[in-house]
Amino acid sequence: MPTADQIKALLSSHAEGDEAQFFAVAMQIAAAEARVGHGKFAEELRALIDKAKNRVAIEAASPIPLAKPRGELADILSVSYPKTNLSDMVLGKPLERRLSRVIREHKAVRHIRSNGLSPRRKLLLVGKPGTGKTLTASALAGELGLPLFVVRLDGLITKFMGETSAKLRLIFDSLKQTRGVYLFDEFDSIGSERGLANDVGEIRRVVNSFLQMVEQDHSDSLIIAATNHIGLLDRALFRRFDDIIEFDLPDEDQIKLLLQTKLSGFKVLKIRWATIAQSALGLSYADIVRAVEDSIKTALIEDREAISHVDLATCIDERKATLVGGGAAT
Ligand SMILES: Nc1ncnc2c1ncn2[C@@H]1O[C@H](COP(=O)(O)OP(=O)(O)OP(=O)(O)O)[C@@H](O)[C@H]1O
Repeated sequence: MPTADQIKALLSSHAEGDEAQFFAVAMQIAAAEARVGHGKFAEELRALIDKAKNRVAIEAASPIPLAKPRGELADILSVSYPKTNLSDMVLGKPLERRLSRVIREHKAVRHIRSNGLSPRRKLLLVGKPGTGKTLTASALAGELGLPLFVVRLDGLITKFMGETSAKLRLIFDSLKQTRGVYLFDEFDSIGSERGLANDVGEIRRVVNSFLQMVEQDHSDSLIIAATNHIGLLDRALFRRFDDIIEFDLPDEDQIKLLLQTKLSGFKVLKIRWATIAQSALGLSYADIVRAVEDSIKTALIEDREAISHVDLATCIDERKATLVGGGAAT
């Protein structure tokens, strides 16, 4: 018979989701049974362990079933399977730490849940256009191997005026059924009255439904709301999020790293990185990526092998010229 310590070790490894330890203890029990002459019982145990190990191996190896929104959901949810990682992004240390924390909590979801806690799963991302909010949702999905579902709230509201709450319910049902990262982009379109001046009562109902559904949601999916206009959001929405994460325009070091990363596959000629990084201050990540792409195209059009300082500086200046009112150009 297994000892009390073995039973304890078995249960605690199960509670911690430590499969390797669970199987190791189970094998020890089988070996002990064989030693005391219970050969048949030991064989049965080993067969059961092999069967369980196979199941775990199959689950780990199988990709997430391709989830494709159907029917009404297809109009409001789009799905992708991003391969992006956090390391593909240029991030300041504090932001990187916060996002890594979310990933680590989700990777340990079973362990965290078995201790009566819940991982951070409701995030509000706030920042100017082109500062990486959407990319972050992709990176979280990519890191966790989950599908990314993008909810177009502005489309949802204008298209289904009067039935928006029912559509939201469909999304929250999907959230329970299919674990994924659900991005509510342009979230201010439900959190504010902007663009809906004709029907303030309806938007109030939508906000209330969202508040209720988000509060009642205990699924393992990640809910990410992104907005460029935090000032427009209903204050009651803030409390529903586990984390509010701000995205800023890149500083000089981040610009330099972004430029160098984006140009890493190309030949460059005497680029004075610090000078260019300084001149690009005020641009968003998206603006800078576009300026880099423009500079590559310039060199290609002119049939030159290398991208010069002037190519890049000119494209950065052009982007800066499109800045409206001192904000990011995107
Ligand atoms: N931190 C980053 N590191 C590297 N590239 C970035 C970063 N942030 C943004 N980018 C680049 O800018 C593009 C646009 O970023 P993204 O769509 O995530 O911005 P956003 O904040 O969601 O903008 P919007 O509010 O307009 O939707 C990305 O596809 C990527 O090329």
